Amino acid sequence: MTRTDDSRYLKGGPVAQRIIASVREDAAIATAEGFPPKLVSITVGDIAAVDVYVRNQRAKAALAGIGFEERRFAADTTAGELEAAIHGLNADPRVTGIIIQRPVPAHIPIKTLQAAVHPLKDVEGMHPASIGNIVYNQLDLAPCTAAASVELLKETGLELKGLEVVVVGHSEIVGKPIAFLLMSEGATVTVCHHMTRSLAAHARRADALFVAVGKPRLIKADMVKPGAAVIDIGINSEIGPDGETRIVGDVDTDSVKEVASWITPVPGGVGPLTVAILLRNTMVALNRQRALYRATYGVPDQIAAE
Ligand SMILES: NC(=O)C1=CN([C@@H]2O[C@H](COP(=O)(O)OP(=O)(O)OC[C@H]3O[C@@H](n4cnc5c(N)ncnc54)[C@H](OP(=O)(O)O)[C@@H]3O)[C@@H](O)[C@H]2O)C=CC1
Ligand SMILES: Nc1nc(=O)c2c([nH]1)NC[C@@H]1CN(c3ccc(C(=O)N[C@@H](CCC(=O)O)C(=O)O)cc3)C=[N+]21
Repeated sequence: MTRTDDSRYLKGGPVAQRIIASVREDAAIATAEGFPPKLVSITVGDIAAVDVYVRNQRAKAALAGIGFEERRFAADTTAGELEAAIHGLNADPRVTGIIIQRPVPAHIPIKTLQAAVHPLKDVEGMHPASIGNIVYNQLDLAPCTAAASVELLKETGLELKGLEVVVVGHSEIVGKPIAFLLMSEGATVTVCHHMTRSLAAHARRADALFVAVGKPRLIKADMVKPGAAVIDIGINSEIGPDGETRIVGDVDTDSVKEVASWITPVPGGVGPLTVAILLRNTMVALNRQRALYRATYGVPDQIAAE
């Protein structure tokens, strides 16, 4: 069976297309009403994984009718200069969304930058005031990769209530938000990290296994419960046997696919859906800004209805 026609593969492309089509409709309406969405990406330094992401953001934003601008900063830019740039974007009414590509160079505290983004323009939900929403079961705007991973699990049709889920990796942007989203859905969640004593023992209990670590082939077939759903979030570049650079995930896909009932391919799994969710979040953020304008200044139909 070839890679593409195997029904065990949970592909992100079709789900991403559905989301982008709906975002495109919302963006066209907002634009016609005088609120064109515009996303600004901030990149500091040169990182290959970020380049792939930004390239896809630009392409899909164009498809969806969302304005996109990339602001690139040299690796030696100071935190102060970056904060000033972010404040400028906050104050610019034409900019409706801001994303800070991670990682940033070590001398810049990422939390300071995330906190500088106005919460209404925070399309990733990484501002400390935004990330709390998912703790309060408010799930309409969540960190994109986490939301994409959970959305792909939903594609299996598995009942999330009571599902045994194991998340490997507990970063603020991927692992932790996945755990909170799944808790909101009623799953029983175990979170593993580098200090976990027996990763294999935990992983083997999972009906759904999420892996976001950044280590190729960390998860092997003997760590997966037969029939499980495996969501591989890793994006790692490595040199293949042919000498070409290729992208692989954190899961040893060839062996695990013989055990799992569902597995996300890399590339073609979580990645494309992450981009689509970012654009969906951009529209959620825009609509929140519009709601604030309405509440602050009033609009004729609201005033007439009072
Ligand atoms: N598809 C997509 O859209 C995206 C993909 N990614 C990819 O996902 C992966 C993870 O990204 P990110 O969360 O940002 O990475 P981080 O490096 O921030 O986090 C990695 C996590 O893995 C844990 N970890 C490290 N080694 C082990 C181990 N041997 N066993 C179990 N856990 C371990 C770390 O734990 P500890 O902190 O305790 O060391 C940490 O929680 C990367 O490959 C990245 O490229 C990231 C973002 C988006
Ligand atoms: N603040 C922040 N948020 C992120 O979510 C974030 C980030 N920083 N920094 C970089 C990582 C990496 N990341 C990717 C998302 C999609 C693809 C993607 O579209 N992948 C395609 C790649 C296809 C191709 O090669 O073009 C796929 O997997 O099929 C890749 C990588 C998001 N990240």
